[in-house]
Amino acid sequence: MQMNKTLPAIQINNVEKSFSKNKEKITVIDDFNLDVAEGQFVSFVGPSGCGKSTLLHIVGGFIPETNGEIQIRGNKVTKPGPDRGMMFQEEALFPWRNVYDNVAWGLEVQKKSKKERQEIVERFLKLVNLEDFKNSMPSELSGGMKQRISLARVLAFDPDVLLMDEPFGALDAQTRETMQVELQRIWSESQKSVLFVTHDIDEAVFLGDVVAVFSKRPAQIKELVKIDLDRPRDISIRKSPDFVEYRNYIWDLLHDYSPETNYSQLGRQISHAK
Ligand SMILES: Nc1ncnc2c1ncn2[C@@H]1O[C@H](COP(=O)(O)OP(=O)(O)OP(=O)(O)O)[C@@H](O)[C@H]1O
Repeated sequence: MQMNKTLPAIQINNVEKSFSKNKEKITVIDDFNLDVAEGQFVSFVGPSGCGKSTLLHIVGGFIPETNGEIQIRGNKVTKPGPDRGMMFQEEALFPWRNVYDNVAWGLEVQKKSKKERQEIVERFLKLVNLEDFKNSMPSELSGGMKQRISLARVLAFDPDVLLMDEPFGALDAQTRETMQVELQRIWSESQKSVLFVTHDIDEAVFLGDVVAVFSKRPAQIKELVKIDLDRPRDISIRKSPDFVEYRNYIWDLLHDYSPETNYSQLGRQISHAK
């Protein structure tokens, strides 16, 4: 697809999502606006059940919005497409395929030649540091390794946008830190635009160019906090005064909700917490 540098990679315009339950309308997302620049990494944090996953699924084209629209590089989202790659908390590898064949799966669907598949799979297995495990079965791998394979598989599709829904949520704390560092490296090499949902403020700050703090349901953006920390970021950055200040600032935002405030236009204004 042609890249248009003047357009945001992702535009979320006045999106509403409502479900009906027992004939009652429940609005989960209301008049939601956000622009994401090419190559930008945006972390989503917010109260549980506020609509973060629902929004990611709408951007992915898996469920329709009730009102408003989403554009990826100027093209309206109506269904899932190869321009968007999605990754979830629970890795979804095929247990009967080895690592190589799991990563190759999407390329087979895209009808790439055997030679092309081999070149792409080997490149991405190398990127996630698992080239020595290409013949292993998923059952032989740790949780962190499985998520690295999932990431390699999504990247092999070469989507413009990565949608990540708590991808490290099921990992132990140490593996999670390693994955964050690896994701930062991989993202900086691939320069994809990323929407990353997490419950972990540290993770959101460590990875994000911007942290989007969601309001309570119905979701709107309460504040877009720009994270001005140099890259690449080392895990020890968590101890730095600047990092701690960002963490505390976002923690306060997450614990201070005045009822019935309309934040609908704040998704277009970046705030500099520092
Ligand atoms: N298909 C559906 N029908 C009815 N309600 C739904 C449906 N899908 C989601 N919801 C409701 O929408 C709200 C938002 O859910 P969502 O999973 O998007 O929140 P979240 O912010 O990702 O939550 P968490 O942080 O706990 O993962 C919840 O109250 C949920 O019950």
